[in-house]
Amino acid sequence: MLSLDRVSKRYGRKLVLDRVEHDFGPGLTLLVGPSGAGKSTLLRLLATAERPSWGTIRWDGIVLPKARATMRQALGYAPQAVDLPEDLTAREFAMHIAALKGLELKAADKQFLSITDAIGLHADVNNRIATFSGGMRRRLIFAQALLGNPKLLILDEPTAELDGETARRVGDLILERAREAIVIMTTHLSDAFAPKVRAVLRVDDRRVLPA
Ligand SMILES: Nc1ncnc2c1ncn2[C@@H]1O[C@H](COP(=O)(O)OP(=O)(O)OP(=O)(O)O)[C@@H](O)[C@H]1O
Repeated sequence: MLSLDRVSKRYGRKLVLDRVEHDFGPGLTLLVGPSGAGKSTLLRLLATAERPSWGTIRWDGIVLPKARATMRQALGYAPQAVDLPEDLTAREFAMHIAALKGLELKAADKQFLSITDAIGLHADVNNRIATFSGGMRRRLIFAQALLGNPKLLILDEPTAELDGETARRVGDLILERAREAIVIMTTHLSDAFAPKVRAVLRVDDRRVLPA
């Protein structure tokens, strides 16, 4: 369980999130809301990439930052924008992430090939990331997040820049993981996921409430 207790985030003088309360449990939770409302900010807080200005985040009842190491062990995170190592191949990058996560590399490589096969990236895994299009980069960021079957999966617009069929395949993998994991994501395709979700939260005017 991932719990937020009166979590607020401020950048300079701008309050982006104000006293957010929610318990995230297994299943798929969607974050919706207008552009600039704070969805990516909330995901960064949940992924321990940033700290709240006020309030408490708990992972299995233990507060951050004390729980950070355990939580990161359980985490797969696909941020919206990330600087990828252009000179590495996709597969080398994935193995680098797997090593950071402490995964057994042979099994992780096998899993990476299976994921990339499912999302149409298989033919490109041995190519340098520098040669990748926007949609290919997005699928690579998504694939690395799934390595090791994380108990907590945080996805920021995983279906952006993807064609309908590829987005559907990505969606299938997300729903499969959501059978046992806590999956929290933003997507412009929220209608397509809506029938299968645990909760839809609306981020608007600094607050986060059930949609
Ligand atoms: N590092 C930062 N420093 C200053 N302001 C920031 C920072 N990150 C985000 N913001 C501001 O916080 C607000 C929320 O941004 P955020 O990216 O979380 O919104 P969003 O709901 O994800 O938007 P979108 O749907 O367009 O991706 C925006 O006003 C943004 O300018």
